[in-house]
Amino acid sequence: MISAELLTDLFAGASEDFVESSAQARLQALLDAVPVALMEFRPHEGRLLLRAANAAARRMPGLGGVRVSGADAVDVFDLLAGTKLVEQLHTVARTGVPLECRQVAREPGRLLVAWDLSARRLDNGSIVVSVRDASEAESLRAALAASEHALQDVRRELREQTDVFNTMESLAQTGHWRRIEDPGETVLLWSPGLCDIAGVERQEWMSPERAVSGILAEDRHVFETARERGTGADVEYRWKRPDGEIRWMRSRVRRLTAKDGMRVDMGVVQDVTDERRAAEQLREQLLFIQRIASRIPGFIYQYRLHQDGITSVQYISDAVRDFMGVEPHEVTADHGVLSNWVMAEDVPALQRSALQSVRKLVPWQCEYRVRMPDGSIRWHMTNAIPHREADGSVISHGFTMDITDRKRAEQEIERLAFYDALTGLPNRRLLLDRLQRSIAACQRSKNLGALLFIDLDNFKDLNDTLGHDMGDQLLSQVATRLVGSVREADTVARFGGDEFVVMLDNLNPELQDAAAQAETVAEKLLSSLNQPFALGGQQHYSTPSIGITLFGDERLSVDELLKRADLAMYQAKAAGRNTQRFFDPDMQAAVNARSNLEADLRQGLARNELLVHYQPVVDHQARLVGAEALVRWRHPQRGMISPGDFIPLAEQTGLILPLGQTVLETACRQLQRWGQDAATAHLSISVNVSARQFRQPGFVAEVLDTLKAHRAEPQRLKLELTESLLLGDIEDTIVRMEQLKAQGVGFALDDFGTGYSSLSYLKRLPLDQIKIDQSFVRDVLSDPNDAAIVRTILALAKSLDLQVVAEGVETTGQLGFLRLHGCEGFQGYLFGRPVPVEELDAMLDPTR
Ligand SMILES: Nc1nc2c(ncn2[C@@H]2O[C@@H]3COP(=O)(O)O[C@H]4[C@@H](O)[C@H](n5cnc6c(=O)[nH]c(N)nc65)O[C@@H]4COP(=O)(O)O[C@H]3[C@H]2O)c(=O)[nH]1
Repeated sequence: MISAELLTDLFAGASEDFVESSAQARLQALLDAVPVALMEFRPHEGRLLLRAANAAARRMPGLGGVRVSGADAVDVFDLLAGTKLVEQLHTVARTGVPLECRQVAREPGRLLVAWDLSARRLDNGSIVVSVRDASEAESLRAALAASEHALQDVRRELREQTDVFNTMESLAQTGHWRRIEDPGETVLLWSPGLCDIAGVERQEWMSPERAVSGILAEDRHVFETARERGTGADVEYRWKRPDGEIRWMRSRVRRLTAKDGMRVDMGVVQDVTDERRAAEQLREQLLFIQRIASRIPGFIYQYRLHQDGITSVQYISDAVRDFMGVEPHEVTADHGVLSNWVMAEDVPALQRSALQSVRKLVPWQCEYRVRMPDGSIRWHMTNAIPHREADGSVISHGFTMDITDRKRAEQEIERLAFYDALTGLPNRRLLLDRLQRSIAACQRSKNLGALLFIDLDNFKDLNDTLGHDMGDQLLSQVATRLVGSVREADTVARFGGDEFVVMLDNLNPELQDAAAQAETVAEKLLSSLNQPFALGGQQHYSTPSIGITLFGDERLSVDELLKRADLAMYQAKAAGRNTQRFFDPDMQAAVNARSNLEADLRQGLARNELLVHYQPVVDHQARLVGAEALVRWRHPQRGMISPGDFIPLAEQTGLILPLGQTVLETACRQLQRWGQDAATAHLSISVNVSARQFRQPGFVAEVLDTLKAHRAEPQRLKLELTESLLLGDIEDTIVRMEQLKAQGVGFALDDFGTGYSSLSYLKRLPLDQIKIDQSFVRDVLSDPNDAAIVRTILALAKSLDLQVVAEGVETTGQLGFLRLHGCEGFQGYLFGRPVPVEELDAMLDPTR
């Protein structure tokens, strides 16, 4: 390597004027052989002018104007125009202080030149500048600088990430450690997070002894075992911080063994003190709840309605075992087991109210009965408050307690408050309450009700003569009889002293009918109380006076009603006691009339005032085939009374039984007579039989006996039944009909089409005939509906193979229509009204 000084000296020689030209040429050759660019500049009038340059300088790229002798240094170094190089060269020329520097010229993305440049002043005042190409070294340097830079970036990023990691660790109250065991050396590294949770100053290197010094002695084996196993399983141990505080740590350790025998243990540690405290608190709270729950008189539970609509009991306290005889785990597995013990009739309300509470998020309260394993019945009351959870399900927390004692007390209070102690009947207060409700119910249903005020006649005398004990006995027996004389739905109350009130509900909406119903009950009560009472071994007679008023037709207060019934009762007393009176005079008159009619009918029956008229029944050729027996009452004062005016009363009073029997006997007698004559032997008689008559025990035998007694042919007797019979016990009806049918008695279904015609029954009844009701026949020509009904009945009868008799045929037009549609039996004014038998016989044989 040629030093800068040597080069300068060479130049100094070459530039000496005294150097001979051959030597100069040799020198030039020598300089040209030097691989370093050399140039000599001479200061001249403030400029540096090129005096000489060797071959390397001329070849050197980037040295502009170096081939031009006398070129200005500014032009030679034009690539470095932006630098202070030329200025520095002037300084060298001026001061003689040598210059060593690197000059670099770049353009964006490209290195133009990189030179190691030196300059020295010669004795003659010139300066020699040597330039060496340093582009390779410069590229290397730049690459080095760039990689250095990149490294710094990586380091910074790493530092930042480490900071982030450390912050995270410390936020999560976690830390980690690594223990590297090289044969002969053990290194233990702790993360800042670990130092923080351990309560020690942050330090990376930790002595293995100190690392475990904080673990409580009794827990240390836990940690050591985990480290030795290195499986990553969770372990927990206590750590005592330098300040004395004890913290719970949860740790996992994993052991890695490298090939070269190096062993690395890595562990993560988490401070779980808060978590454990929370769990501990939860445990304590649960224990607290359990302790409380075991002491309260009931059981608590948590009930959830899941989003899919399924319900489950998630918690139920142990007390459920004592309260319902089921184990808590049985309930949480299937809460249906609870319902098994609830009384069946209380289950629907219980389930309905529970669901309603969780669906509508309203507090739940429900009382229900439970059948205990020993068979006893207990009352429970449950309360729960529901609230919606974040997941949409609804949770209900509730409490159930036994309220049997409370219920009993309530019942006892109610009994004392609302019932009479002596008779056990509702007292005045309860009666007023029920009456109030009944009035409201009547307004809605339009039915009527009745209030019967009953006062025992001469009770005071009994009390005074026989003593209060006897009086009490009588009152108790009266109460029993009253209760036994009315329906269960009716109320019998003791109003005070010897006064009782009977309240009847749901009577007929028609005033007259309701009055008749009330009167019937009053009569029943009278006759029941008229029976002798047994008091202290003695027979005692007591009579009541009954005042009646109806309610529901007008808005009257409870007080007003009671006043009316009371007034009516005084009227009954005034009328001689042991009787009943209505408050309303019209009603009383109607009831009286009815009673009179009943008495008259009873007498009329005894005096044979009841007659039977016969209405002809003809066939399609108007030939007489029989007659319907229709009862008439020839009243001594009122003249002939039609059955519509007394048959309903006869049915209500039971007089229909002797009446029906009279008609039957008359009809059988007539049949027997007709049977004697060939001209009339074919005639049959239809007899109306009411439902009550048909149902009475012994009816079948009675009919057969009557037929037999009068030697009448059963085949000539036809019993007319109404559709109301189908409302009762249909099986019993069929049996009775079949028994009679077996003896030849025929059956007709009367008023067909007006009642509860049921085709299925129609098929089952052993009928021979149906009678089309006169209401259809009447308008058969003017009302298309009636015409359609008649046609349908005829078609139906045909398909069931039943004879048909059309009732109420008055015109030939009606007859024509009926015949056209296949009717073959007729009855009505067109053929004859109901008449005494003599008139009918005369019709048969005008000669008679
Ligand atoms: N407008 C009009 N009416 C006609 C015509 N043809 C007959 N009638 C009347 O229609 C009724 C037919 O009797 P019912 O439907 O069994 O209806 C009977 C029957 O249900 C009942 N009844 C009559 N007698 C007895 C009886 O002895 N026992 C029972 N249980 N009920 C009877 O009383 C009801 C009424 O009997 P009556 O007043 O005799 O009325 C009879 C009869 O006189 C007519 O062309 N035009």
